[in-house]
Amino acid sequence: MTQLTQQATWQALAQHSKTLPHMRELFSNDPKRFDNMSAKACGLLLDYSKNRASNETLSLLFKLAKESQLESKIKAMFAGDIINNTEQRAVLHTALRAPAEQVINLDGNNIVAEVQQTLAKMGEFVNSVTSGDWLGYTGKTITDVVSIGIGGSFLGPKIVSQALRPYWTGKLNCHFVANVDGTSITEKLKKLDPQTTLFVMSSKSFGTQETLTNTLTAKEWFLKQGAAQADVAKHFVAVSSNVEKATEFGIDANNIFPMWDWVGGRYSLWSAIGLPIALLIGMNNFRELLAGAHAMDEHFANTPLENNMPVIMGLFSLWYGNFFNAQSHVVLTYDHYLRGLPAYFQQLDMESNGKGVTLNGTDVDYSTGPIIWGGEGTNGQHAYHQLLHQGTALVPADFIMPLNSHNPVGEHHVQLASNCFGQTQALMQGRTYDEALAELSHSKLDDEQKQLIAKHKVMPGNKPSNTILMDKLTPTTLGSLIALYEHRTFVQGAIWQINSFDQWGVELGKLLGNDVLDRLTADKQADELDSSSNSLINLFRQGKI
Ligand SMILES: O=P(O)(O)OC[C@H]1O[C@H](O)[C@H](O)[C@@H](O)[C@@H]1O
Repeated sequence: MTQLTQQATWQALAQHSKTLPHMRELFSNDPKRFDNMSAKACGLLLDYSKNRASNETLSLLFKLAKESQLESKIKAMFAGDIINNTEQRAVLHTALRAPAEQVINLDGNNIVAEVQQTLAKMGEFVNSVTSGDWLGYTGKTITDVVSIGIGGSFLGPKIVSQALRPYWTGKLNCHFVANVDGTSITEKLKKLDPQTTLFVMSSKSFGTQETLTNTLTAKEWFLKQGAAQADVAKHFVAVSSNVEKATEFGIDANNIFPMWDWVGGRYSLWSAIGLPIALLIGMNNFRELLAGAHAMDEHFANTPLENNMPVIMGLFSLWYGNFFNAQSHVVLTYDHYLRGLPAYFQQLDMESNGKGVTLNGTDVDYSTGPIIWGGEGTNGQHAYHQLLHQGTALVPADFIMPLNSHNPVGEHHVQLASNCFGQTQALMQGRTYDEALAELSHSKLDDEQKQLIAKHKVMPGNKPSNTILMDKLTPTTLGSLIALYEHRTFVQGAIWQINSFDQWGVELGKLLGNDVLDRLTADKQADELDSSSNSLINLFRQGKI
């Protein structure tokens, strides 16, 4: 057993998990349960009362967090300690949204000053493009931006741009290309005019196959349409921590926006990787997004664990994963603009906490990061919610909804809200056999049939959920919401004693992919691997099955 599972508090939690009454009972025993189990910070309200938890549960979970030195681990992250031990890096995405006057020294440099310089450069660029000062090679203003990147250099900018659609200035359109599948870029380019299109190539490492290939294809397309090599500088900019490689690739040095190795890919939307967002919503709104995230940083760093929203959410997720065998967690956004968030949180959490050894290399003997999935309400209610209500797997859920819609048409929003709240209620209370039978009392079925149908209509309930509300979806509330999930991820990783900031599994995919590429292009033998891989490679070379 690892030290964690040997701890008395861990074992007390395991014991305690078997003794909790149904949530129905917890609610009827405490009419103030909502007041006692909800928190407000940074424009967000977290209702965590619909969780399998009594006061004793909470105090054991907070005890576990304290014994895991969570408070000092939080301080270490904010201070820039090398907490990413396998890559020997600090983890300072929080510095990207720190106020200009703050000082965070790393290797003798105040990195906040560097961040502010880059934000200023972004601001100038955004103004120049949206004001029409920045012209394409034939003197036309830019109308379309194509953002090329993958992983953290794609999903953050895409999901945040989608979420903040009501804040677009209307000066530009943006298109996102990530996949190396040629269809993705071909379909995008079909609709674009090279004279009015700007490409933003985002790659922290400037070494990612998909992004390099897509950028080369974009450049070839641009040159084939009549532009000259000298025109590339007016249509291609890059965001990268590898300025040298970006310059070698042919990007004008003035058009390179820096980022840093102390920012993990999945935590990078706050850096110049967020340039496509800033181009769409303007720099003031982008700064509001940063301010929202910073407010959550302050809350996370300075609030006692008992009222700390990321801590509470992180502990509950761990509670279900480690003590109730929950293997997945669903994020349900009741807002069309937020429909991409589940995918974003999936990347954030699964790339961070999908780990099997502790910081010192010991195999874990407990579950770590769950499978994160989800979608947009109410759509999911007509599909996978069935499993949430009556399936055998326990799936804790987060419901996220703004109280006011950007599109208050007719009865839509009140209906949306009724569904959101109705689902959390149904999951919590379920339906007993007697209730189901009573509902059938007026039907024409005979008693035997009624009993059979009633059995199928039973819902055990006691299914946990959090509800997160905000007044309205704004750049600020969105910033706080995303930072809330970033820190929730941190909390779990800290207690599990894993490194949430490396991604060796993803790196393996890159390596193997390159080896197979050599074999597919016939530079290497295709008979040295396992029989399945050899055959697949040979079939691809033949081009038919
Ligand atoms: O920004 P890049 O260096 O091109 O990396 C793009 C992505 O590559 C890998 O998949 C990493 O695991 C991601 O975290 C990263 O965001």
